[in-house]
Amino acid sequence: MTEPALQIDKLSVHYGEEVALSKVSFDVAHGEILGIIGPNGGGKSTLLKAILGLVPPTTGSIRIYGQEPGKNHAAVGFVPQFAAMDKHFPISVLEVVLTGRLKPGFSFFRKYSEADKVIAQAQLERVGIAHLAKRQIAELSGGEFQRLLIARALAVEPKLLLLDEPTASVDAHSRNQIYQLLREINADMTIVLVTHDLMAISSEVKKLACLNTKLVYHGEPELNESVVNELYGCPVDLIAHGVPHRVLKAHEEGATK
Ligand SMILES: Nc1ncnc2c1ncn2[C@@H]1O[C@H](COP(=O)(O)OP(=O)(O)OP(=O)(O)O)[C@@H](O)[C@H]1O
Repeated sequence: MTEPALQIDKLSVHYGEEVALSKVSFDVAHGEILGIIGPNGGGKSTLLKAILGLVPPTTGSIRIYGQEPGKNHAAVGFVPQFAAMDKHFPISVLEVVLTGRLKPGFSFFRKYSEADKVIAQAQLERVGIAHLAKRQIAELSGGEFQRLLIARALAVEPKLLLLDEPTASVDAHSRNQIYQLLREINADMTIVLVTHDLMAISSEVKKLACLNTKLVYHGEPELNESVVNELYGCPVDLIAHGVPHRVLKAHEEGATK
């Protein structure tokens, strides 16, 4: 049997007195697309940071293809939230992707090898923006910039790709293209994405994890009313508005909108 991509066992993370995650346990199988949802402050970003080895577990453990976070740099690619990036930094598209080739401890100003350049160029082609390689990042559209962030994460040549809200800042057309791209990428690697996009959950993810400090739900991307109420603490009708049926199972009486 293939080793799980991710094994999270009784993971708790505290920031001082603040409990961000409490005894969270779940596995992600190799090749899966897992969607993580939850309310603001529910611990989604903290979970990604813990997987990346950026925040230490208070208790519990994380294994990425059997290894501790931070032990195998090449195993994990990360696509940060668009809003967290400075688009006005004077750097070209290709140069950004090349930073994905930096190993921990190497200088940002090191000379990249020819092999690095070939890999970076290939990732730009993969995400469909190779023609923009020399362009300054300030001159990209929202959708192009999001693809750039994905190309940079792919340049690590990861086995597991983590994405934090990959469609939050793009229009509907770009969003569909990004989901198509993620489906293609999923042929080669496991994907974990944090999203508020319930359309994505209904159509793209194979498993869903719902975080509200603790793990409220882990399973098929179908939620019932009590899970959503526990997760968001508000009436299900508010959440259900516009949500495809697959996400929220209908009531026995068919009362869910
Ligand atoms: N560096 C930090 N220091 C102290 N508390 C923090 C820190 N980072 C996060 N927290 C707290 O930990 C909890 C979980 O935050 P986290 O950012 O993981 O949630 P989230 O689900 O990603 O939220 P959002 O959807 O708003 O991005 C929150 O209560 C937050 O205030």
